[in-house]
Amino acid sequence: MLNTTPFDKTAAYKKLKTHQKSIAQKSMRALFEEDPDRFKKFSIRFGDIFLDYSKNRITTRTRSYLIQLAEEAGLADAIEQMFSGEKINATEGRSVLHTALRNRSNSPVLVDGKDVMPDINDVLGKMKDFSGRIRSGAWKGYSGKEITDIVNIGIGGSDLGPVMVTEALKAYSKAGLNVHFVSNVDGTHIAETVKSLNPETTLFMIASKTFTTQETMANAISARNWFLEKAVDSEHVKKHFVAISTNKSEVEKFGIDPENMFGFWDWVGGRYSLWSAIGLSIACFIGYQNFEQLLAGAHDMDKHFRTTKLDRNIPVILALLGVWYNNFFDAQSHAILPYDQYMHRFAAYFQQGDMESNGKYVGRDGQPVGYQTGPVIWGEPGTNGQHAFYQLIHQGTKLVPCDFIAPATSHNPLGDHHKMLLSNFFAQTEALMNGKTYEEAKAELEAAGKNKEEIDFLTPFKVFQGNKPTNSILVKKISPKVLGSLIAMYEHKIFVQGVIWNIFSFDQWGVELGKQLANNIYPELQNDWPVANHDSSTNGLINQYKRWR
Ligand SMILES: O=P(O)(O)OC[C@H]1O[C@H](O)[C@H](O)[C@@H](O)[C@@H]1O
Repeated sequence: MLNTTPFDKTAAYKKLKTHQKSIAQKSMRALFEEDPDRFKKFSIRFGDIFLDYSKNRITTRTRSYLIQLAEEAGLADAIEQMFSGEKINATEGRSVLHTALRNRSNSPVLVDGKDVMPDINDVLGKMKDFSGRIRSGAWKGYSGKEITDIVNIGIGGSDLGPVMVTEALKAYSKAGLNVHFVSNVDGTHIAETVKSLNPETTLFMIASKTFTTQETMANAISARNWFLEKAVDSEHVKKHFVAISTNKSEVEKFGIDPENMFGFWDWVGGRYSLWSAIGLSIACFIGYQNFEQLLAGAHDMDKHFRTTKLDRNIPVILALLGVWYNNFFDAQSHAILPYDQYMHRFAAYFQQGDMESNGKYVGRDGQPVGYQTGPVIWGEPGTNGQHAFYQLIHQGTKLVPCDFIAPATSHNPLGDHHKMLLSNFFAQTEALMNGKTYEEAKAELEAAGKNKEEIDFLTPFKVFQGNKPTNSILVKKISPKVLGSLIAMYEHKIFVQGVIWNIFSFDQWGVELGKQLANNIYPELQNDWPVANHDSSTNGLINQYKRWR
């Protein structure tokens, strides 16, 4: 999967560099005026998902050069390598097969010559059975009561996916069964979570791929202590603790019954693991059938991604647009703005998904890349963002490409709320594209009866340059299936960008150094002696902490 030509040395890159100069002078307003078919040319319908990418600073020529870029990067081969289980996570020597977890066709997927589908289906069967028993009340706690509260203890990929999905699909949840998530090693997180819970009706899911993550293990021990304060007998642990992990021996060491362990495999990346047993809290919360729909939606997107021509391929188009702004317009960030309150953790989820995947400066050849890689991902749900940071998107000095996501129908059709919400969704991308000229701003002030002095002073502040690129992703409804497709869409977008930038998207060495140093410092905090072995800043801070604690 190695690129032969570095990204910035490809023929397409050179073409795009020159082409960008002509596009930079063009306004999207003019592009829309020139071409009545623009919307048609730059939009794709995929089932209940509609992508409009016409409000971008592109022409059909831009698109064809970008596609050439993907071709020169060997994208078609790279896609096949991923789906067929080649060890594309080279620095960890692993396949990357979150697509197999949702392979509803059940066609064999081989890792080291062995089909992984039977194991996947076994675990899914176990999840179905377990979630069914929790939801029906057949699974009883130590005192014979039904489970009312699930606490998932995990961090990073073992937390963010389940948090995001259970929030996004809350409308599908069962009354009387709550989910909670504890991730931070800050004792406040677990303490505040268990405060209102009853150990007799609480089930803990200890979710950790490695089962060695400091935060998760510390929280799991505190959870067990809290539980045993009331339950007393450690025999009761097996009715209230399950483990989700790839590491059986550590799970056993912790004292969780192997019967209560849900496995997954090293070819599932943490940030791609919600489709695996890590999704157990999701299956319990929304029901196994809905969990299956989530998988089905992702599988549909997988098929689209694998088989559709690049110029009609949604993840590819989104990835190429991202590359266009990141590498040719110097955009530093990318905003994900869902106009759906249930989706309020979606951007946070893809902060890990994207930034842990593509926040890398070393190319696959081991050399520093000579260009920008992954953007800073951020965002909040509309309309909250509008009243907070949209000022900068509209009138700031930074270019922020945005994805606007909205459902056509709401799970809570209350009065006119949804029409108001969607009028904002439509208006914002229109405003960002069109802007407001000096003449328009001036005419408005005149119409408002301002005097000449006021008009001369105020007009410049009321001008919107426009030409701000956005994608609009309109979906029929945020259903499990649509959400599954949307998540897979972004996963594949990230993959495509990694291929183009020639980096390894599936490792995360950048999180290790901080962990290593924290492990060195932790024992130093066990006594009151001043430390002197770090730089003066770190010494000073540690010693100040010791004086204050
Ligand atoms: O699931 P775990 O093994 O506990 O890992 C949890 C998380 O921690 C690591 O440091 C990585 O940054 C994440 O990719 C991972 O999801």
